Amino acid sequence: MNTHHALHAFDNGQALATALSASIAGKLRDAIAARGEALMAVSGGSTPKRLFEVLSNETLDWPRVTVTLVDERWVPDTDERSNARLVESLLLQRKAADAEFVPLYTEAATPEAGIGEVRTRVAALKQPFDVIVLGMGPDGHTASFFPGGDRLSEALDASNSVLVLPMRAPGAGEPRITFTLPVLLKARALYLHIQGDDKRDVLAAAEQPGSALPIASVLRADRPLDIYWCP
Ligand SMILES: O=C1O[C@H](COP(=O)(O)O)[C@@H](O)[C@H](O)[C@H]1O
Repeated sequence: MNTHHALHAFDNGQALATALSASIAGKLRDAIAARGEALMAVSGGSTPKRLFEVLSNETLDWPRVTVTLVDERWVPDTDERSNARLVESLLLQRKAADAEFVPLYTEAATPEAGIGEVRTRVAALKQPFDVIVLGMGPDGHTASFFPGGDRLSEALDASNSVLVLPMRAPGAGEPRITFTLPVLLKARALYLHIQGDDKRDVLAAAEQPGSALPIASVLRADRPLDIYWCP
């Protein structure tokens, strides 16, 4: 394992969510104390559900927190596949109801058509992110860096100054929009949240030298990464 990484292993999802939520809340409080505001990007999919519920009950100055997504499926938030829908229904509730949310979806027909508006939105965010929480799919994708993605090399290019890109891939389900790797790697605090023995095995494969799995680009980076895992 990369010496910059810390692996936090838990017996179950509730214990993981409690610990990860406390760590994230601490980083958000630190950001508010230092700069008067905090900026966080979270992942979608199925893994963060319990985390979002716990995090939404953390006591902090939520109106000073801006939340966006690491990546989005190009569907409206009425669609069950929408990552925004997940965040709105589970995270932006309870104590976190007054956090500001910046969605990555527009009503344009495709992410390629909507990318201009999304770029304007995300350029207005005061970066770097204070907190980024990544997930990982069983195919080794993180954010919307999918194996075989049409703009994967652009998204992973360390010298790319573009903040967000459209992405299409055979395994992606629908067209996507994603923050690029350089943005993720500049975050003040970067977490990887995964659950299941299968994903631990994918992670181990990605840690092998020369791995082409997209998550390997994050693992190889010369920066701290906190990995939260449970069976
Ligand atoms: O499609 C996506 O999948 C990944 C992983 O999701 P999970 O359901 O396996 O937890 C997620 O990190 C990403 O944000 C999402 O768009």
